[in-house]
Amino acid sequence: MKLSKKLINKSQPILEAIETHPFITGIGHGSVPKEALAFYVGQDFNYLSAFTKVYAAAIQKCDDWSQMQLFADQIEFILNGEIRAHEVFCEIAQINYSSLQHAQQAPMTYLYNEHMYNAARTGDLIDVVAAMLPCPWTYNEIGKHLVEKGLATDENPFQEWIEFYASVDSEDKALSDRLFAILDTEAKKYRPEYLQQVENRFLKSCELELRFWEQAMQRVDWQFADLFN
Ligand SMILES: Cc1ncc(CO)c(N)n1
Repeated sequence: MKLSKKLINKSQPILEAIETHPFITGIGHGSVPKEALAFYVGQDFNYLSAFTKVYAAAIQKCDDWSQMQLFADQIEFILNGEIRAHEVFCEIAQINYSSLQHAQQAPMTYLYNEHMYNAARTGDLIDVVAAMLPCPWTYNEIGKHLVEKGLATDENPFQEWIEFYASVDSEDKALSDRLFAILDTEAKKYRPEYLQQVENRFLKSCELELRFWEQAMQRVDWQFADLFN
């Protein structure tokens, strides 16, 4: 079985937990607490900054220009496109975006960022891609799932957000499909024991995606966060 298929199969229970998480069902039904949206945007700004740097690390591990182009396009997309998804949340919550761009990194954000940096520091291209892929993949799945359920209606204030992630990938070939294809190509170079570690990196990132939604919903922070600033 291809590595990509194995990863998709194994992660199904996590994906289901994400799709049924109150933050996501709230997006589907057009209501998420304002405080949860604000907490999410502050943390996600921090996360996407780390994510961009990890793409830069991935470029250092590429050996052909088409792979480099893919990662370079993604950096461009995060810096200039994905910001719109944050703006939608800010508009709904009626909060000022710039006020959230210096949020202190909460525990799960720290864990997720460090998990990605670890893959970049200690692994090969395959490790980095495995740790990063759940980010675009789960959001695209969330978007498609909410569209399929008929929840991206004109009445839903999150319509633009849902459609953004449902269609973000589909211009030619889905980004996540291209990243899964890189995993399958790279996987040929490795022994099964090594691929086990790659699998773990991917599955942990899937769980961290789930925990990231939960962190925002509950606004989980360091207990002594006020001492750290
Ligand atoms: C935590 C997280 N995962 C995935 C995405 C989608 O890019 C995002 N913006 N934030």
